[in-house]
Amino acid sequence: MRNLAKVMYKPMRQQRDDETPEDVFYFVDFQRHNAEIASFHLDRILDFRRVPPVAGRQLNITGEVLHVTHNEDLRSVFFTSPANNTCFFAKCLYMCKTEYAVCGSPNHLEGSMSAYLPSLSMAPRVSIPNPWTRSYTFTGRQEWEDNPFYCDTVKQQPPYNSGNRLLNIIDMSIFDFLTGNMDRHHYEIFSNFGDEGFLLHLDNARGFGKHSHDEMSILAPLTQCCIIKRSTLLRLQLLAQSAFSLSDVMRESLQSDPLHPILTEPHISALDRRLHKVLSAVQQCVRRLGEDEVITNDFIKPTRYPRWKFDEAP
Ligand SMILES: Nc1ncnc2c1ncn2[C@@H]1O[C@H](COP(=O)(O)OP(=O)(O)OP(=O)(O)O)[C@@H](O)[C@H]1O
Ligand SMILES: [Mn+2]
Repeated sequence: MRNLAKVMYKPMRQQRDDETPEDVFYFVDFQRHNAEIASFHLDRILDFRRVPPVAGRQLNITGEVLHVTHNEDLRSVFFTSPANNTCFFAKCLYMCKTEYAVCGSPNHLEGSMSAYLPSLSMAPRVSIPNPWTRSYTFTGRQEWEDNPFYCDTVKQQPPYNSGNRLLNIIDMSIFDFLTGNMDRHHYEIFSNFGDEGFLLHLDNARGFGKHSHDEMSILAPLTQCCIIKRSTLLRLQLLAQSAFSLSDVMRESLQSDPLHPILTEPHISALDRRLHKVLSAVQQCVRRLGEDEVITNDFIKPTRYPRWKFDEAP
């Protein structure tokens, strides 16, 4: 880009009304550019604000990428298809052959553009395995899938034994449940704030694959730990009222994207249905353990103080 701004671009690979087929595992599912866009809007509506801004754009991949790049590696992945469309494929570990290329029509291609975070040297981040990660094999299972008391173990381990980290993981699981994203193997935090850094919700492209299915296992951190931030619960309760319904707010918010419509109606209305399932899960916990145990005030004082590296900067 002319002003040296950087974005993460994810090209369109499927139509808005294509559903993920029943036999496809979440880890080989397509990455959906519209899911990246919709997730940004949802994250903001939930008031998490942990997704860097994402907007949809039509790109001329020939004029705006191939013809202007000086990067030989990038040029080398472009080719012209038998139908005379400009296409490119990815250089990576898997799904990278020309069979998986994306093609313009003949040069135009929709995509999501995610504002790039400052470089790792300016704003260092660490990637941390999600305690509720899934197995990335056809047969594997993780401990949390079979052990209903898994959260008791997690709660004893730093950094989940103090501060807000576990509550933030639960926020993230609610966010992922609403979008149907099962692909949350890691999360990232800025390292300058020590254990109190907030979670970044990067990589939301595997959400919004199936509108008629609610994957309850994504909510495991909430249903197994039975705690939630008061602020999150209040926001969810607000969005469950008919005057402020999540689907209406999302529909209106998504209108502002240049590529709208971003989600089909069944995906938008699924959000209301899933929101009610989150609220019922909280209700069940409250019935079992009482409100004081379940609904937690935000900003629990950390037992260890964060390392405020910014204060030390010259
Ligand atoms: N907006 C962003 N700014 C800076 N870095 C980002 C941004 N979005 C993603 N990244 C970084 O790039 C990595 C890859 O992004 P992402 O996971 O969205 O793509 P992917 O195609 O799913 O890649 P992978 O197969 O590695 O998961 C992320 O783990 C993250 O570290
Ligand atoms: Mn990814």
